[in-house]
Amino acid sequence: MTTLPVAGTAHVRRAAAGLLRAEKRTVAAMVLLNALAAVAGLGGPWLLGRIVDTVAAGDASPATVDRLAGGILVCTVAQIVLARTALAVGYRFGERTAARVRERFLDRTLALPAAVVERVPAGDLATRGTADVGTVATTLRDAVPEVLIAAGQALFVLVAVFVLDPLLGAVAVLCLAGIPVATRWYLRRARQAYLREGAAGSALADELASTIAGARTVEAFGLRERRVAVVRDATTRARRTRLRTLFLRSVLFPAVDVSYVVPVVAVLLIGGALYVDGRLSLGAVAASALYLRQLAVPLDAILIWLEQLQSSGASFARVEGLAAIPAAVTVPGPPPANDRIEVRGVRYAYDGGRDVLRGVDLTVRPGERLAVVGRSGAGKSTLGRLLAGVDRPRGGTVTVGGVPIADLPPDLLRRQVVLVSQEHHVFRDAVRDNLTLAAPDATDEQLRAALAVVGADWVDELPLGLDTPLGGAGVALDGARAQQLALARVVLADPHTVVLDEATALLDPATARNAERALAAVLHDRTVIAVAHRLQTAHDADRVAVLEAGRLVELGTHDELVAAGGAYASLWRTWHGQDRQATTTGWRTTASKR
Ligand SMILES: Nc1ncnc2c1ncn2[C@@H]1O[C@H](COP(=O)(O)OP(=O)(O)OP(=O)(O)O)[C@@H](O)[C@H]1O
Repeated sequence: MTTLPVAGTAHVRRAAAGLLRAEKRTVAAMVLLNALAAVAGLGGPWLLGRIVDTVAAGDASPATVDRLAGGILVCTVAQIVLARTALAVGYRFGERTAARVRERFLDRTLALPAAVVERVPAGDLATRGTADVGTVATTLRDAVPEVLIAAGQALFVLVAVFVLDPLLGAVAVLCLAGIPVATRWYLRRARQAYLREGAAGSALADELASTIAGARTVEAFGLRERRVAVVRDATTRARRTRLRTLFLRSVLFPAVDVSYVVPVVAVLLIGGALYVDGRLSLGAVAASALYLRQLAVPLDAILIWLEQLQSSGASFARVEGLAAIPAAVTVPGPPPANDRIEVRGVRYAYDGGRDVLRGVDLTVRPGERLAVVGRSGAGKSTLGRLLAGVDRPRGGTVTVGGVPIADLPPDLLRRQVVLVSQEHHVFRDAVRDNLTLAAPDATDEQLRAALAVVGADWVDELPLGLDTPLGGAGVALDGARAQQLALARVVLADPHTVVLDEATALLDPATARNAERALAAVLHDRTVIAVAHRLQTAHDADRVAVLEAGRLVELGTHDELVAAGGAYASLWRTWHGQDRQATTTGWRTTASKR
């Protein structure tokens, strides 16, 4: 199974800068309001210092003290109002940017090639789209504005101490050195630790999802203990990674708490000595100490959010990881010239492994019934997916009317070839929406006609007819009905070629007979390529293609191949002995060529 990539630090930085650039004006307003709030915040301690100096000098009148105290009040109110406004602007920035991240993730997910979506762990993609996007959104909404504001305040406070007395400023900065040391230690370890925590969380979600999805199989094969052990291991790994990030935080926070107090003590001691020497006023010492006490508030805010920034940096790297996967590109070009499908020198390998198709050449004649047979693992389904444009060959070409099938845009592709397999997905949506996927402009009459072709009269009996919601809280469909919907979609898409791969394999025999009747109606007047698991299908076909270990070894009619006494004749003899009673194939009765 393929794993989804995680974006590197440089990519994450670029993506974050891009998000800020997209909201240039809001960010500028946030920085300006924030700077004004910080300047207003500096007024309080400075005015308090003035009161101390005035009182110490012995020339303080009550009116002077009142005026200075009033100034403190004005500064405080101004600071609160400006900071709140900056925060409100910041939240707006955060919400808009979070929406942008969500939309981009959704776009990228929808643009992923089907082959990638099928092969990546479902839990990983789901966790990135929910927990990771959620973490990034929370950070953008809360952390980014608050960290920007706190950083601005901290900077202004330090500058203010320097202005009061450069020596005290230097002492304060020196004493704060413990914070970057502790923070660096933390940051060096945090990214990896949070990435591991995220990956372990995804793995746990994946194990739980696959256990729930396979609950019947687990029950039938008595796999309960084994699944419990697998989930327990995944939980243990998730807990270990969580404990590691907790440990990192439990070192960082106490170290930083101590570092806040040291500059205040140092400034009081040194400032006191300078005052005694007559080189500094008492008010300047008091204001410096107050500023440094104030510093704890923004620094604390930064550190509290640092954890959030770290974990969301890791989440953002996982969200942005999708950018590294090339999107399913469709190249605009001329439409196919005709319905002829040509396979030339096709090679295919899963996830960089060995080739499972090794130079296949085949021409599908319009209107024919072609069966693809071979032993298990010969590459039949793989060839079927390439013929339907679901996967792209590693080498060689699969074309329809001269155009590579995998390059066709989805709306054009579904009018050429459609793959019908045993998986029939019903979307949590109305019946109508489930059908118009295949033909967005279809009228209700066309939808009803398509349903009639596949014998799905039950739709008329649903409470809201075509508007009835399906799945989730709506009406649940059994396998047979889900398949009828899928076949009605094929009728609506109206492709000239249908690739069948085990289309009725999961249905019980009685249902399968009905389904094959519906299938026969759908296949009428179309080219059919059937991945044949029962040789009766091959017997009824116009031609049979025999695959062996990824190569096309025989091609001809059933009679020709049986007479040739090769690979197909041997398969036929084996099957003839075992499974001769196998039933209809769905295309015998109604098939007619174009
Ligand atoms: N998603 C996948 N990832 C990796 N290998 C795969 C995948 N699907 C198929 N294969 C391998 O590719 C080879 C061809 O598989 P394919 O399903 O095309 O054969 P098949 O002839 O249809 O077999 P069967 O009749 O058992 O379905 C096999 O060796 C199979 O193990």
